[in-house]
Amino acid sequence: MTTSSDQFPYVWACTVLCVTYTIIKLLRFGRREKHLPPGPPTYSIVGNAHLAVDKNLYKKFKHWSEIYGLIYSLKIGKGTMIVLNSRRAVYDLIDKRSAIYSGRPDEEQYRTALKGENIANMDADEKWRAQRKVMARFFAPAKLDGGLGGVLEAEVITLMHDLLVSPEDFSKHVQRSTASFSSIALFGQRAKSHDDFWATGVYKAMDILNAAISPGTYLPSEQFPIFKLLPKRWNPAHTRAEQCFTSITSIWLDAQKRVESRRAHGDTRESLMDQLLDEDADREEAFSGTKLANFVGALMQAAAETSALALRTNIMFLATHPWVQRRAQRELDRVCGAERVPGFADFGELPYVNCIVKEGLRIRPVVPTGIPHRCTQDNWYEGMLIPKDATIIIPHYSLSHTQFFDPSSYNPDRYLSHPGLATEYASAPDYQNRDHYSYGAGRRICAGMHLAERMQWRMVAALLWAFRIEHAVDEVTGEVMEIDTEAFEERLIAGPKEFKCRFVLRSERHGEIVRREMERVGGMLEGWE
Ligand code: HEM
Repeated sequence: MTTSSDQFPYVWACTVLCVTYTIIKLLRFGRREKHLPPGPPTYSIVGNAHLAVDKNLYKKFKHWSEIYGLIYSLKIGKGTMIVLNSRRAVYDLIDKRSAIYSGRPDEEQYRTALKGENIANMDADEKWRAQRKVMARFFAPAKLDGGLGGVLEAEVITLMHDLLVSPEDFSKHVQRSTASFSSIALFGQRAKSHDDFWATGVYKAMDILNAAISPGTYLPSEQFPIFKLLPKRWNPAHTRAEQCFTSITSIWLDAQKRVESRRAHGDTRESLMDQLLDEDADREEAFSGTKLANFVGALMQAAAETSALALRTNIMFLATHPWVQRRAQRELDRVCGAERVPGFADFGELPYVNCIVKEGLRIRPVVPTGIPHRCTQDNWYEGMLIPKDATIIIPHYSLSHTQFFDPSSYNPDRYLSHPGLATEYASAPDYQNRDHYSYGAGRRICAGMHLAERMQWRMVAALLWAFRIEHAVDEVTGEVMEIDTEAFEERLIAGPKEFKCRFVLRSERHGEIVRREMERVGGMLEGWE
């Protein structure tokens, strides 16, 4: 018979083993595993998490690639992040192995805030495929250049007219205009003014979303599972995520109801929501329940703000680079004179406008860190392990600022040998010739590129045709107000901080044409209200 004193050495040994095992596990937790790409030294438990909470993470991505190489890794607790700051690696992995590089990181905060109903965040599953297919069909270039093209062009005239009337409000006009462009295509409704539902709804949704899911606003419980023990009621970020889903869904259900009520009066239009309602799409799983409203709403969210930020970036760099404006205006004058506003049919004749659009997206990508992808199985690349579930970063800003000649200079001329739209270079195997990475890559590449490219081109062409964009002058001191081209927001989707500039009509004749055109398209636009 054994006594408790006989058992004591075993209990003691077991305890020591358990404690040692736990200590070893803890010391290893967060450390970079063997065969991963190199990266900054890791510390037990945190790994590199302390480095990743930098507001200017997009600039850090560039900095680390100068030290650790173009492909490197960061350990965030138990999670692994792989950064691909190489044109070749983006092509080899994101494009060529896209079957396993097209997932999205699986984070509880996103699951709660979006409930798998936002196309940009859902995993690459059946539902995502069904939604992308519908998008690809609807946003086919022929469609955008057909019936919708005319109304989009009328929106450009409205933007120019707004700038003529109250140029100091240019940011608001740009926001209204991109929201209106998007809501015409998506809901068949235009935003008449910047406080119209079709303009405010999307920016309200974006604010709610940013507050709920911006990095640093919630506990990283996937990387540090201990946070999952915290009761949800004590976690304000969880409450924010739940409210996010409810509030955003109610905005887009309201939008859907407005379209349904218009249709109930016999007014059907050429919009994505109209098409889906015609097809009774909600019978399919991918569009059932609240998914239909959230699908079209998510597209509004993806389209309006990105486009407004990109245009404000263009305005900022044009205001600070008058010689670029002059060059584009020489081309515009040759093709359109002062008698007509450029249209998308002039695309081939106005290559410099396309260069300007590309350079704006390159020098200051709208999503500077890129939207993370997730790799869905272990695989090897150049002797390095890319583990299953690693978060894959296509660092747009860093790629733009290391993989291009003289990267910090604003110089649209670098694109003179790229006369096509971004869609052309994104799908070509010659990866060294890709124009920029601001629309991402692989199967998750921006699904609205065709619309985005047309919107940007039309707006930049028309603005430069009608106006000189100049530095503002301080009304009190009479001094020229400088524009800080480094002053950008620190957010996932970011644009220039507020700045002032002047829109000066190039001639009275240009003004007359804008007013005349506004009268011409006014009636047609009313039909979309
Ligand atoms: C200048 C304007 C725009 C920029 C810079 C931009 C950029 C991006 C980027 C970087 C991504 C993520 C790509 C990736 O994961 O690799 C994305 C995704 C997406 N974009 Fe855009 N975008 C713009 C305009 C638009 C427009 C007008 C639409 C039209 C509806 C749109 C719809 C989408 C959608 C649906 C996704 C999610 C794709 C997916 O996850 O499968 N975007 N966009």
